[in-house]
Amino acid sequence: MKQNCSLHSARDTNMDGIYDNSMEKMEIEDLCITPADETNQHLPVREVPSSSCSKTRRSFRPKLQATKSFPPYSQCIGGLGEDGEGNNDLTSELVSTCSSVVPDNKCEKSAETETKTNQIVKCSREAVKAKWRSRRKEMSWRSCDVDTGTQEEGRWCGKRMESVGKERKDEENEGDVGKHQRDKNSSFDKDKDEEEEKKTGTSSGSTVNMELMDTLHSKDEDPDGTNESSTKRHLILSRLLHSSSTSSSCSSINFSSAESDEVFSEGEDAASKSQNFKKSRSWRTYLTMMHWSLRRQSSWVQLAGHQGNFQLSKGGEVLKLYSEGEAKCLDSLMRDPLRPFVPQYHGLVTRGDHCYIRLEDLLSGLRRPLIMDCKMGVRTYQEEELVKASTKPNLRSDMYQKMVKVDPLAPSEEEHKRKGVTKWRYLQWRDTTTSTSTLGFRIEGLMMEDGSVQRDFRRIRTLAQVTEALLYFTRSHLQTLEAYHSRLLALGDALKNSTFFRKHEVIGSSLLFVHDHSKASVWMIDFGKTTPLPDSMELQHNIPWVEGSREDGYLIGLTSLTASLSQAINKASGLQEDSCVASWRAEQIEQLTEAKGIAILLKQKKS
Ligand SMILES: Nc1ncnc2c1ncn2[C@@H]1O[C@H](COP(=O)(O)OP(=O)(O)OP(=O)(O)O)[C@@H](O)[C@H]1O
Ligand SMILES: O=P(O)(O)O[C@@H]1[C@H](O)[C@H](O)[C@@H](OP(=O)(O)O)[C@H](OP(=O)(O)O)[C@H]1O
Repeated sequence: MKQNCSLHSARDTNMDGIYDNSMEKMEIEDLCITPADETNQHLPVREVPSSSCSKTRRSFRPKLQATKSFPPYSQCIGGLGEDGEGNNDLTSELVSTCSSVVPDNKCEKSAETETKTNQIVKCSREAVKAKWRSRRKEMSWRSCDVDTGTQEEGRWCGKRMESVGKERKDEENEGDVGKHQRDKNSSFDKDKDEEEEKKTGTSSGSTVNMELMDTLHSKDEDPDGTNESSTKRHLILSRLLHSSSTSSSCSSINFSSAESDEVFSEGEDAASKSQNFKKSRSWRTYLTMMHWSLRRQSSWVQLAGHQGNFQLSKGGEVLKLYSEGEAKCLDSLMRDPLRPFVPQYHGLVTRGDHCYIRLEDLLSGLRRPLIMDCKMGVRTYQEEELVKASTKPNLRSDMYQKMVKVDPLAPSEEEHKRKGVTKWRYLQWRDTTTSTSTLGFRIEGLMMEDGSVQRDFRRIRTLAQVTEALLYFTRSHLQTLEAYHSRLLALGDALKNSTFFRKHEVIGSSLLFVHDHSKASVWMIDFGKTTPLPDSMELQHNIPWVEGSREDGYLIGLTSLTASLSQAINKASGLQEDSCVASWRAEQIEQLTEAKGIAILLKQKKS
């Protein structure tokens, strides 16, 4: 044994967290714990009710002004929730309503047509609204009645989304090269994507001028500014999200297609074409290889927490710097009803001079994932910090600096004089200036599908603001929101049955929300400050903390998050309803105008 993993917490050690390609060097010497049951991984969760309108999704794509770039969502999420059947039903129903009201010969008199158009639009809008209302009712009923048995088994929600992913792929294969090559950061496409590229011979790295693509697609998506309300909404959010949005560490790659344009320019003879084709193929292969290797290096992202705490590993695992407390928690959790909500724990490993906890990589298998880290509980400091602060205060100048940077008036006169604050004071200030102490959780950071990361959510204090953030994070996608909601309800049930939860004070732990075009899930992570209670003690987790009670308010946070997701679901379905009506209306007007045109032509022909 190279290092005694249980001797000390190595958390303070600074490490470079850069991905080490030479995995062979890794010394797997201390597999202290048997690997977790693999069969528990990636089980699909029940299908969530579908209620989206594909057209609406295409036309409704909220934009956030403050962030640097957001690729069109249609391919990532817009196709999600495939509700083809339902929507077709709806559309065909409306079209048949329309055709029954509008006889074939009615277009001869334009004034009459206009009146009829208005009538149809009005009556059909009512029909659509009624339909949506009943759907929404059905949905909310269904989300309350979650099949927790299935949920507990399942680790991912939204199996239904996969078929749409397939649909999307078909669309891409039909020749829209641009769509295929949108991945600006190229960080998250994994083997699936690569295989796809190999098959089609198109590197997602080539022909990428993302900014142009973004512009084009954003025009596509909202040609006449019909998304005004959502834009406004997200402008509000962007104001909430302080200006410090930082770009992710993921590399971004821009490849030009110039070489292929040259190769296949007109007027070339077949021989030179074939020669050039060979050249271009080797060039393309080189680019693709480079692209893949870059992508592999940046396929994992650490959204929050201490820098240098993590290392990438192979086989869908991440390595987190060892701490005895966390390892013990994870060990217990593998035998607790909470297991399906925690990354699989595969024991310990020594790498170099350090010991690591081997964890399931929760991003593994996701394409361009969106991630959100919510730190749970009404406080993020342990009671011992408070005791330390009053008995042997250790002033932290780094924390004082962080505090002053945000609010120069926050430190007391004394703290200003000493240019230092205790850790407890700093953490408590963070808790009271964010939603932690009021809502029982705070958003620590989120990453969108283009790799852009936002970490400053200190202005988010109310439930309504959290709801806006959730709508932004999920792009108001109903099925994703519903999947998250169901998962939280299932987590709530598991927590009720968990001995681990009853017997531990859970501080500074996070819920990690991850989704892509086909899957969504929420996971409990970070048990570094989770401590077991004395034998006789149990916590309720849903009452305010008073010194000595050790209550953490974890369930207060879970309740707030669940409520906020419900609000977001209501808003998203309302938006879809309105947007669906609008797009149907536009379509009907277009059809009638076309019919009117044909009638005029016929009339002219006759005369
Ligand atoms: N198993 C995992 N799979 C994928 N990503 C993970 C996993 N565990 C952690 N992460 C990523 O790393 C980030 C930090 O994780 P974690 O909170 O465990 O670290 P930490 O250094 O202990 O944090 P803190 O400083 O808040 O105590 C998370 O926000 C998430 O982005
Ligand atoms: O997010 P911020 O504002 O940067 O503040 C950090 C955050 O609260 C961490 O949770 C905390 O680590 P622990 O959870 O381990 O206490 C860290 O303390 P540290 O500097 O002592 O590590 C703080 O600096």
